[in-house]
Amino acid sequence: QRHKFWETQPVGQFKDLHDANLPEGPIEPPTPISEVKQEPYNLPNLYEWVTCDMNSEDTCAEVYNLLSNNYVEDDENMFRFNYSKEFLRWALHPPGYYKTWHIGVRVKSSKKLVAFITGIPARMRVRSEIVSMAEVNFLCVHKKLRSKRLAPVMIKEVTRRVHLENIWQAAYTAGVVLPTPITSCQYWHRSLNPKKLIDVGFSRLGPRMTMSRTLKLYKLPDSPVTPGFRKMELRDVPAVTRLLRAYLLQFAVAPDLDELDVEHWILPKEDVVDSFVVESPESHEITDFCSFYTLPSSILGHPTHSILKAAYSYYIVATKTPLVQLMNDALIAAKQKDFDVFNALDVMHNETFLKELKYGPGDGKLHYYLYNYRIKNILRPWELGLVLL
Ligand SMILES: COc1cccc(CC(=N)NC(=O)c2cccnc2OC2CCNCC2)c1
Repeated sequence: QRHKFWETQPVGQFKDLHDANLPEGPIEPPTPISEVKQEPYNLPNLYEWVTCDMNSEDTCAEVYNLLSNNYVEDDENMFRFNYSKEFLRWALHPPGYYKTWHIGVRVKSSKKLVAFITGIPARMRVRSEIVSMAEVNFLCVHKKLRSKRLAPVMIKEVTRRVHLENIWQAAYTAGVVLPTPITSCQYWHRSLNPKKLIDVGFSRLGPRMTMSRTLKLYKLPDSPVTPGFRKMELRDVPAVTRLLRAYLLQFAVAPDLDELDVEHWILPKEDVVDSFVVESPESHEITDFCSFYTLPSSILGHPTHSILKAAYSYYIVATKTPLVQLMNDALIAAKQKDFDVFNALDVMHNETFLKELKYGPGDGKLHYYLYNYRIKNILRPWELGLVLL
């Protein structure tokens, strides 16, 4: 009875895992747009589809409130992702986005928003193939409507609307194992404000550790140490794009980003995404860059703390500065901005700095998936060059 829905979908199936004859690539061919279902899937009677215009302050606030109260929680239900409105607008309005892929479900009578799912277009490289995909994210069903089998119909509806734009593949992540991960990543946390993290139960005092010893262990310099380390600016976009494109070529799955994409995804946006470059003091060449995004979590039911300020490692390219030193400067910059914790997945070259920079392993995994695209062998996390929001 497990995966009743996913066994009907064009995704790698567990039973096919060892079938070496199955070729890498699309599982099902595209169909003519005229043969794609033209009308939305049926919802249970009380509900209706709505396209969410995230530029509308009211709609964006409704989406924010739905996610803030009903989106993903950690395994112990102590924290819940609390994406901000400006973050959601950033995440959903990349170059070439489709408003019709921002899909809500309302109660017909009250017009209350009770479910949400989104897609954004992304050019992806899978080994040597450039594939147009949708990145599907923010699937959320109100806590009171769970196990009404709403999620499968929302996934089918976003798939239908993606097909109508002649796109046949997708990428998504989940904290649960579904048919079939292309890779499974371990997440890691680096304490920046250990006292608060221990107060709220995110971390525990280590064995034979006192609080003052713990504060000293995670203490960082007051400012970055790399000469030429500075905030990224618009004029850096061409150089950062060159660095990032060259770096991502080594990974089996990675986004194929051009300058417009880099301008959208990497340029600093307050309280959304931070990025820094290293400009060589002699040559003024941009030799490295690092970036992290801002994703706070609500702290559920704590008397004095309500928000956990978390930074999430995004894209990092070190060509001259040692990666560990560049990442340490990112930690220092995040501490300066009052983040409590810096999170990272063991993707790309991240596992080379995690232990040295005093990251601790998280208590779960993040699984990556492709829709309608088979890859022959599961990837190791360091073969993955893709970070989803
Ligand atoms: C600390 O507050 C949390 C609130 C909800 C869930 C989790 C645990 C968790 N599931 N973490 C991750 O998925 C995660 C851990 C490290 C890096 N990125 C991550 O997820 C990103 C990427 C996928 N979409 C959510 C944000 C933690």
